[in-house]
Amino acid sequence: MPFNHFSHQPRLIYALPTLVDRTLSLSSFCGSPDANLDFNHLTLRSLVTHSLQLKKMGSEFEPVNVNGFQELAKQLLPKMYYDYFAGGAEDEHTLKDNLKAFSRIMIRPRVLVDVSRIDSSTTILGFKISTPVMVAPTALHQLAHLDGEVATARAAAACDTIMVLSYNSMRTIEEVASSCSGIRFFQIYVYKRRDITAQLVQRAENNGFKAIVLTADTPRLGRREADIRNKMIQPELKNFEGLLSTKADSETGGSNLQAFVDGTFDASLSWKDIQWLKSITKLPILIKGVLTHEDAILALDAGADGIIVSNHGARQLDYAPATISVLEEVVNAVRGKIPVLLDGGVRRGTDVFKAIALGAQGVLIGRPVIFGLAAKGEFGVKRVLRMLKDEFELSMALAGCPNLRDITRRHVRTEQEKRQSML
Ligand SMILES: Cc1cc2nc3c(=O)[nH]c(=O)nc-3n(C[C@H](O)[C@H](O)[C@H](O)COP(=O)(O)O)c2cc1C
Ligand SMILES: CCCCCCC(=O)C(=O)O
Repeated sequence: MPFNHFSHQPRLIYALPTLVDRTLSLSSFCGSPDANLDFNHLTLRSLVTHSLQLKKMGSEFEPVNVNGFQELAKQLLPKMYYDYFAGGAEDEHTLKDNLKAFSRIMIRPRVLVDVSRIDSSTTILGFKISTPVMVAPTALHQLAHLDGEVATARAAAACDTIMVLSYNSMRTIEEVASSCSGIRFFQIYVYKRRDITAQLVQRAENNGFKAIVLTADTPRLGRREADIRNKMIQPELKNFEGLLSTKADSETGGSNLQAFVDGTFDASLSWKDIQWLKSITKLPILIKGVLTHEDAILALDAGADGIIVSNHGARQLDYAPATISVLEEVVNAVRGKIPVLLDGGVRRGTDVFKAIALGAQGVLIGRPVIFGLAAKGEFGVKRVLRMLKDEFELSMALAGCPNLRDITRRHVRTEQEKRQSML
C-alpha cells in the first residue's frame, strides 16, 4: 500500500477532483513540470493537501530568519519526514551543543573602519562563490518538496554558491546536472559493492561535478530514535536504478532507512581506501567528518584536498563535540596546507563570522536548506541562502571587516579565553 503522509488531514480530500489541476500548476509551491511524480509514497491526495497547505502557510507567515523556515517546515511536513530532517542521534546532546557552542563565542568588533563596501566573496578549491556559505549534502530532498534536489541546485546556482549533492539524492546526478549551471561537488558513501560507488563517482565526474566529498563518519548509521519510533521509510533512490535495489525492510520494525544502510554501507572503509578513491577519479577529494587534529593529519597524509569539520549534524555519534568547538584544533593541525570547511549548527551570519575568524574557509548548511525547500521550494532555499549572506555581511560591517581577509582570530573570544582572562 502506498505510504500516505498526510492522513492526518482528511478534510481536504473531499475537494480533490477540482483541485488537482490547480495543484499541479502551483509551480512555485509544489513543483515545476519536470518534477518526478513517480514514487510510491507521494499519493495524489498528499500532493494536493501539501500544496494547499504550503500556499496558505507561505502567504501568512514570512520568516525573518532561517529558524522561521524550520517552524514553517514543522507545520507543513508529515511528522515522519520532519523528524527525519530535524532529528539527531540518541539524547540529541550534540544536536543542542552544535547551536549552543556558537552562542558561547563572542565577537570583538572594531569600530571606525570604512565599511561602506562589503565584499564577502571567496574561492573554495579555486571556485569563486558569492559568500562562504555552501549547501551541505543532505539526503532525500523529495520528501521535503517534489522538485527535490533540482530545486536546491537551482537555488544554489542562483545564489552563486556551491551545492554538495548527496549520494542519497532522490533526483539523479544527471537530472541535477542538466537542470542548471553552477558549481557542484558530489558526496559519497562507500558501498560494500565498490563497483557501484565507482560508477557513481564516474557519473558525477562525467556530469561536471568538481570535487568528491567522502563522508567518513558513517560506517554505520547513528541511532536516530525518532526514525525508529516512526518506522522511517526507505524511499527509492533513482541513482541506483538497475544497479541495486534500494528497498529495505527493518526486521525489528524500526527504521527502514537504517536497515538499508546496514545492508549496503561498507563499515570496513579505512584511510588506506583513499588511495583507491584517488585511483578512480581525477577530482579533488574532501574528507567530511573530521573532528580531531589526529584525523586532520591522517587526511593530509592520505592526500586529501580539503577537510570538512563535521559531526553530520549530530546524527551519528552523540556526545561528539560541537563542530565550532574543535575547528581551531583542526585548522592548527592542517597549517594552511588544504582548506578547512565546517558544518553543523550554522544558523546566523554571526555563526559564519565566528567560523571564518577561527580559520574556516567557509561553512556549509544542512537543515536550513531543507526547511527552506520544504516551506517554499527553490524560492525558499534562495531566501535561506540570501538571508545568511545578508546577515554575514552585516556582521562584517558591524565588526569592522570589509573583506573576508580582514576577519582575524582576534575578532572572536571563546569561552575558554574568557575564563582564562578572569583568572
Ligand atoms: C536530513 C539530513 C540528511 C543528511 N544526509 C547526509 C548525506 O546524505 N550525506 C552526508 O554526508 N551528510 C548528510 N547529512 C549531514 C549534513 O551534510 C551536514 O553535515 C549537517 O546537516 C550539518 O548540520 P546542520 O544541519 O546543523 O547545518 C544529513 C543531514 C541531515 C539533517
Ligand atoms: C537512503 C539512505 C540514507 C542514508 C543516510 C543519509 C544521511 O546521511 C543522514 O540521514 O544523515
